[in-house]
Amino acid sequence: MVLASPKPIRSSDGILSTTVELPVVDLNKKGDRSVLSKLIVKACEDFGFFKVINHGVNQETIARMEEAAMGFFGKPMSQKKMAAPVYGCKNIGFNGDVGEVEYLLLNNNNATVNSSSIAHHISNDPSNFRCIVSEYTQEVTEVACEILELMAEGLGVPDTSLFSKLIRDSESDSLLRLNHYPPLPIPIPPIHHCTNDFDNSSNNKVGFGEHSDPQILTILRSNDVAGLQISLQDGLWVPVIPDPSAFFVNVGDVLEVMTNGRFASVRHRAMMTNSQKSRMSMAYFGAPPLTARIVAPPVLVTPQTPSLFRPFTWADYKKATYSLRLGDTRIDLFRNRKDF
Ligand SMILES: C=C1C[C@]23C[C@@]1(O)CC[C@H]2[C@@]12CC[C@H](O)[C@@](C)(C(=O)O1)[C@H]2[C@@H]3C(=O)O
Ligand SMILES: O=C(O)CCC(=O)C(=O)O
Ligand SMILES: [Fe+2]
Repeated sequence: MVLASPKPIRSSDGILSTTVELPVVDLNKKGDRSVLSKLIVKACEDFGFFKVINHGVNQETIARMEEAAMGFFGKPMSQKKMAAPVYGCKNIGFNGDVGEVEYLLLNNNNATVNSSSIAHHISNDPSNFRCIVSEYTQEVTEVACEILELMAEGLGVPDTSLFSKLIRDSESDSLLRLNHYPPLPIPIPPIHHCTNDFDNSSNNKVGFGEHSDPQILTILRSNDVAGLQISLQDGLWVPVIPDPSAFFVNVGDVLEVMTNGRFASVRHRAMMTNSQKSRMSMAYFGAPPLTARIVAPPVLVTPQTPSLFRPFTWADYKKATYSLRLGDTRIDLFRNRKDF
């Protein structure tokens, strides 16, 4: 893992971003497992984010999922709207957040896709669509569990399945989100302006605004169109170079709590830049069952590192999440008072 020092860059819209070499984890590397687990722990402490190569998920499974999603997003708007509330366009959540994105938000247990009234608005072949979603989520869940077990090992947590068993649980509240960002119209340069003066800031739109993911772990795969950015602790934005053959993994709020703040739940966003091609991302959010109690294991709570958060259930956290805006730092609601 190579971590270069950040070099701030000011873009045409005045936003500071930076180039940093982000951590890369090779899951297929034969060798000392403890080296791999330490690498993952370091990436989660430094960034809450890393790229996974050789993840083992069949590229055909990924291609089938992408094709099925594109098949849906290619339908006329009047038809897509019939798949609401699983389908959403521009509105994110229920509290006024908007972005240049349309999406399908599917429950892990397939309750929504299984409901035939919605499924036949998603695909002409609902049972095939169900199969594709289930195959993709099963394979990605396995990768997420492997990563969560490596994390537990690297942290010295005695029960190495402490995190993974939450998302393996049949009652897990995990989600699959298929995001489609249509291409931005090519800007027409204003007359009388030389090309160098041309300000393309209006062509940099927010696809999916800044936020952290509330769950345990997110496994994100996108096509080859750029857009994902992560925020460093000092507020600088790092563009993530797309790699369709890889997964991008980010720590969610629940994992920050369960590691007693050792891992950072990374803030990220998707920006739409000049592209003639649309961007597609598929985000798997590994979540616990609603009744699961979210608390750090004793090994991570010591007199030197006292408990930062009070215990709560995933249902409590989800309720708080949905009562707030996308960019709100909901984790603070559960912080022990002395830490403010
Ligand atoms: C504005 C909102 C959308 C969101 C629920 C929330 O009230 C705040 C968190 C949002 C988020 C971000 C990560 C995931 O995409 C998501 C599914 C989640 O669990 O939390 C979304 C929620 C959503 O779109 O429903
Ligand atoms: O599209 C992306 O790359 C990011 C999407 C995202 O952050 C989300 O769906 O929560
Ligand atoms: Fe996200």
